[in-house]
Amino acid sequence: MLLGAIADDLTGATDLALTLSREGMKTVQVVGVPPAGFDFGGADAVVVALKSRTIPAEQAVEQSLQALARLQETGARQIVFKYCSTFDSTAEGNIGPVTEALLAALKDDITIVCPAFPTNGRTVYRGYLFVGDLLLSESPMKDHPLTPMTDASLVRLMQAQTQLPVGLVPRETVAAGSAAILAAIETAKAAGKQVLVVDAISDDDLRSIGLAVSGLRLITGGSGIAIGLPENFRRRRELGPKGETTAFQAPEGRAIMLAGSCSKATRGQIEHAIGAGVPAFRVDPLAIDAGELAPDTVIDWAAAERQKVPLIYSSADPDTVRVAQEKLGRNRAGEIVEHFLAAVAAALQARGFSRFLVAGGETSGAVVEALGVSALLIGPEIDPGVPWTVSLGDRTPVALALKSGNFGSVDFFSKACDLLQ
Ligand SMILES: Nc1ncnc2c1ncn2[C@@H]1O[C@H](COP(=O)(O)OP(=O)(O)OP(=O)(O)O)[C@@H](O)[C@H]1O
Ligand SMILES: O=C(O)[C@@H](O)C(=O)CO
Repeated sequence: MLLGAIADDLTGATDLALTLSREGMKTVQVVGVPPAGFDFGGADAVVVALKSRTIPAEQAVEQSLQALARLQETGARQIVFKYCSTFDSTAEGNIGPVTEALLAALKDDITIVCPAFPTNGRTVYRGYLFVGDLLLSESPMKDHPLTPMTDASLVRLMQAQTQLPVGLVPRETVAAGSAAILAAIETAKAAGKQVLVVDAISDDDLRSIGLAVSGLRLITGGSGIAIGLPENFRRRRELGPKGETTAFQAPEGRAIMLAGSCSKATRGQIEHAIGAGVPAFRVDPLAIDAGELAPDTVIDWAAAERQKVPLIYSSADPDTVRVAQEKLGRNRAGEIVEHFLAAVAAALQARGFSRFLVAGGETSGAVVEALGVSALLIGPEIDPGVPWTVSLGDRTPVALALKSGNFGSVDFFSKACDLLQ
C-alpha cells in the first residue's frame, strides 16, 4: 500500500476514493477503522471512512489516530486527511485538532490545507474559500444544519481550531509551479509555520501542489488535493501506469433513494425528481419525535411502490430546519433523522432491496452502518465526486451511491438509476 487516507465522513471518503482510482490507484474504501489483519486485496490506496466531522474533537482525534495506526501497519507511505471541500467544521474542530494530532503522530513539521475542488466550483484564492462565485460564508453553507460556515478565510478558520501557526502560500507562488511551491513550504517551515493554506483555482494548480508535497508525510484537504499524488508514486516507479479499472457489477434488485441532506443542491434534486413523477415521502423529525411517524409506515409505503424507484427524504429548507432544531436541539434533530433513515434502509434491505442512493454524508454514514457494510469497491462516476460503489465482504452485496450533499447535477437521482439499468 502506498497511500493511506482518513476521511471525516463517508461521502467524502467515496469522493476521494473516486479521485484516486481515476488517477490509476487500485483503491479500497473501508467503513470505520478496519480490524488488524484486514485484507485490502493488494490495494495501492486505502481510504478509511470515519464519521468524525461533528463528533466531539477528542473522539475525532482518537479515531483518526487509530485509523492512522492501521494504515501505517499496512505500509502507507503518505497520509491524506480528507475533509469537506467546504471546510465543514466548527470553532472546536474537528479539522484543526485532527491535523495537529496526525502531524505529531507522523513526526513531521509541516502540512498543507487545501480544500479546493475546482470541478465542483470550490476554489481557494488568497486563503479565501469560494463556492462557485460566492465566498463560502455567503454560500448556502452558511445555513448548514450541523456546521454553518460563516467565515471564508481558511487561515482564520484553521487558526481558530489549532495551536499550530498557520500560514499561506498564495496563488502567484502556486502558478509559478511546484519548485516555487516547495520553496515556499521550506521558507514557511524555517519561519516556524506548521500549517499552510495553499491557494488553488484549477486542476493544474492541484497537480503542481501534488508534486511539491511529495515529501510531506501528511497532506490535508478535499478530494482535489489527491489529483496530483498518485503521479509521485509513478515517478518513483512504485505505481504502474494507469490501467484498466476493476470490473464493476451491481447486484440486481430493487432500489431506494434516501435523502437527509438539507443542502440547496439536494433540495433542488428532490424537487426535480418529484416534478418528474418520482413517488416521494417526506419525513419530519418533529413528527418522528412526537411518535406520529414510525419507520414501519415508510417501509410499507416504499415496499408497495413497485413502478418507480421511491424517494424518502427529510431534506428541508433552512427555516424548517431551524424550527426543528429549536425544539429538538441541533444534534438531536440530526440524530433522529439519521436513525430513522438508517432503520428504514436496514428494513428494506431485509425485504430484498439491494441498491441504495443516499444523499448526505452523515446520513450515508448512518445508512451504511445499518446495512452492515464494511468496505466498498469504487465503480462508475455518476457525477464529479460521486461514483456507484458495491459493498465488499461476506454479506450479500449491495450497490451504494453515496452523494455528498452539495454534489450532483439537478437530475442526479434519475441519472444514477439509469446508469445501473
Ligand atoms: N428536516 C431536518 N431537520 C433537522 N435536521 C435535519 C433534517 N433533515 C436532515 N437533518 C440532518 O441534517 C444533517 C445533514 O447532514 P448530511 O451530512 O447528511 O448532509 P450534508 O451535510 O448536506 O452532506 P455532506 O456532509 O455530504 O456535505 C443530518 O444530520 C440530518 O439528519
Ligand atoms: O469534499 C466534499 O465536498 C465532499 O467530499 C464531502 O466531504 C461532503 O461531505
